[in-house]
Amino acid sequence: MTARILDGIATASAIKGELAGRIAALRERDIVPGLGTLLVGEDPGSLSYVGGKHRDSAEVGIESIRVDLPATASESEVRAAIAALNADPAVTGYIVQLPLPAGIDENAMLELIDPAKDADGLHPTNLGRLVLGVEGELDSPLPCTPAGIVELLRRHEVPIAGKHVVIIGRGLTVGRPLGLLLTRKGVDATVTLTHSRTVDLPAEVRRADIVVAAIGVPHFVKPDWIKPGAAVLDVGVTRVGTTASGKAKLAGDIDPEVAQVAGWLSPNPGGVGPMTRAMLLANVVEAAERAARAG
Ligand SMILES: Nc1nc(=O)c2c([nH]1)NC[C@@H]1CN(c3ccc(C(=O)N[C@@H](CCC(=O)O)C(=O)O)cc3)C=[N+]21
Repeated sequence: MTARILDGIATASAIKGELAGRIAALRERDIVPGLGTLLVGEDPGSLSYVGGKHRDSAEVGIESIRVDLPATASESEVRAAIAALNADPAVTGYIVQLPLPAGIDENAMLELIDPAKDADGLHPTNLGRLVLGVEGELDSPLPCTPAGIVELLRRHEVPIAGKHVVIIGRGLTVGRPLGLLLTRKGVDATVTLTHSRTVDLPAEVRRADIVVAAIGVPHFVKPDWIKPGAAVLDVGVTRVGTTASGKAKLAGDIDPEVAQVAGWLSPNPGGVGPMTRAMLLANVVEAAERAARAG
């Protein structure tokens, strides 16, 4: 038996279809959602992610506002670009693509984003609302990858409530906020958040009904760590070379042999990545809807 596929492409496509309807309804009222991106430098991975975000936007009827700065941009130039995105009425939501070049204080830049336009859900106000919203009642943008993971599991009817989730990696964009989201009321998982100082990681992972790996170490999670039937989500991605035709060769955090043991597996590519992008669009639409309600 091999694992069933947690199909991020098909699920993201269903979500995009739902969003297109909400966007059309906003446009009827002359409200045009617009996604801004701020990219500093020319990292090939970042360029490809940002390009993908604007392609998705065009597909569902969201306008694109793209700001690219050279890798040599100073922190004050980045500050000015963020201030301009905050002030631009065409931008209903935007992201500052991470990582920023060395020497630019990422946390300080995230704090400059208008929380009402924070499409990544990474502004401290919105991360704080995620903590405050233990009852699941708050209306604020959620970090895109954690939200995408929960949505991917829900839409494949993988049970979460009461289940034990082991997260590998405590990073800002995935592991840490995912633990907060999964333990909210209404989601109700029991979470173990592991990291590089965890003692006996394989033993922790063996107890998991759901495993999420977000570390960026190729094929790190081995099949003998997986409880038979567990759901396994492969988030990390690492460039491991180039193909003969010059395309990037990518590897996820999960050893492919895990498919022989797991009950569910998210492919990488084609799993969590497309869901992250769909949740970004959802955050932009929700920000536009919220702004419309506020008048
Ligand atoms: N402020 C900020 N927000 C982010 O959300 C953010 C970021 N910075 N920095 C980098 C990471 C990475 N990330 C990805 C999103 C989608 C795919 C994705 O859709 N991948 C496709 C493959 C795409 C391809 O082939 O190039 C897939 O998994 O199928 C991948 C990676 C968002 N990130």
